[in-house]
Amino acid sequence: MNALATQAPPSLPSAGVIWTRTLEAIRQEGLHYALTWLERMPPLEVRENALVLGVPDRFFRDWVDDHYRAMLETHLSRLEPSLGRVAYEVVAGPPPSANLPPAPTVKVNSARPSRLNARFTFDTYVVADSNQLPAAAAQAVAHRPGHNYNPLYIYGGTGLGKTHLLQAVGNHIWEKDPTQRVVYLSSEQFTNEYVESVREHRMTDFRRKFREECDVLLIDDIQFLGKREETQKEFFYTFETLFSLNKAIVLTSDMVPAEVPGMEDRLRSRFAMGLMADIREPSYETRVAILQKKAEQEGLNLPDPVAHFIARHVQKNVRELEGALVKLSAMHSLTRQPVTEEFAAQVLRDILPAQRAVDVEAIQREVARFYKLTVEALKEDRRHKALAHARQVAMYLSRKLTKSSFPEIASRFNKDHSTVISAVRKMEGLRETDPSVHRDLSELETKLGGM
Ligand SMILES: Nc1ncnc2c1ncn2[C@@H]1O[C@H](COP(=O)(O)OP(=O)(O)OP(=O)(O)O)[C@@H](O)[C@H]1O
Repeated sequence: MNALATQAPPSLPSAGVIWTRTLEAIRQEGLHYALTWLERMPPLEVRENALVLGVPDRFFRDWVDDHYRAMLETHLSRLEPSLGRVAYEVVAGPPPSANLPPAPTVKVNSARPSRLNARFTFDTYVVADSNQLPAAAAQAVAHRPGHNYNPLYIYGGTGLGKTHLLQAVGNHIWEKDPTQRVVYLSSEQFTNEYVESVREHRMTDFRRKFREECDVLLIDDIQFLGKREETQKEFFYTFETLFSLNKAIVLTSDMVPAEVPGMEDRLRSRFAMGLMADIREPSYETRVAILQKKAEQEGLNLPDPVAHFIARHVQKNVRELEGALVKLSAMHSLTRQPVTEEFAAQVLRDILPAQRAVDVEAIQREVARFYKLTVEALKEDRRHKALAHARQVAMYLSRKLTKSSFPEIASRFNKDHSTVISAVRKMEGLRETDPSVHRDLSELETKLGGM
């Protein structure tokens, strides 16, 4: 390598030395394809905080600048913190070798990138309190890949929508610009491809696929990389290369990086470098909203009370909610029976959690706790407004959740049965018209585990 003119400040090594070290670092990462371009640029000088490199023409300069500037500048500033930039000068010299690989033509991928499911889009994703941050961050990445939140690390429990969001990023980017090379796979698939490439001596192809022919890397379930030392090493260099080229990286996992067993520290710290966002379990309201949106997509008319019924009973994750809805929809189209709470209870009995037997005493205890009263106060003859409301709630729930008759319930509250009948009617009305009453009743029903 020829240093044509080198005027580094005294504290800096010469342009030639700096360039040789930079190329060496790139070589160690296995980026041989990049080197075939970079090695044709002589180091000219160090000017201010830039290393000036010679290029044969403007086309060459633009190609290198587009593809390798970010990576070069990362390496440079790592080797010489005072040097953060590269600059170019067109110099007369031997024409680039005939062996120089042609600038790859950018292919338009008319087919959706492999493994991406067209169903997983932002349009079909319900955003709510439990997933607001990851959803907003994923949208930001999809709009400006590589510039916003890089890497984005989405974590959370099973069936909560991590894969959906990850694929929505890929689908959005590809739909907007099919020249973008989106690579989506799980960390297990990454491991398998790596192992196969090593076995079949195809590492150059492997590296080209993940480092050079990839604009957006989406890896699902990154936690499985934890126990794969060799694959982790390869992934680290893949990550470094893409990151330095400002390529977008989005990862999902069921735990935070610090908790992934066997994950190297350098990877953990890189995962935490961008934005980490968790998806939590959906709240009651979110479960209802998801059910309603999914029913709409399925063309199923889902009455509100049935959506609330399912949301009360299926609490763990969205996958189970979806399973319940699919089953309900299938049975409805087979039997043509109206979709009511009773129909849902019957169709879903094997997937709903076993019902606890609820009796009037249990309801009185739960309602008293909910309104911070004593059970005795519920049974007293006082007409204080808050007390009367709590008592009516307890009577309504007793009628709804137990098989007790009006007189039986009345006797447990030391009242007559017409008081219970009017309390039940009043609550039925309020449940329809007053959202706060509706919320309280649903919460109490969930706590009581009743139908
Ligand atoms: N907020 C949401 N809006 C709409 N659908 C959702 C939402 N969250 C999850 N889903 C749906 O729930 C199902 C499970 O989601 P997904 O496969 O993305 O979960 P996951 O978190 O990746 O789970 P795992 O860790 O088990 O792979 C999918 O069909 C997905 O479409």
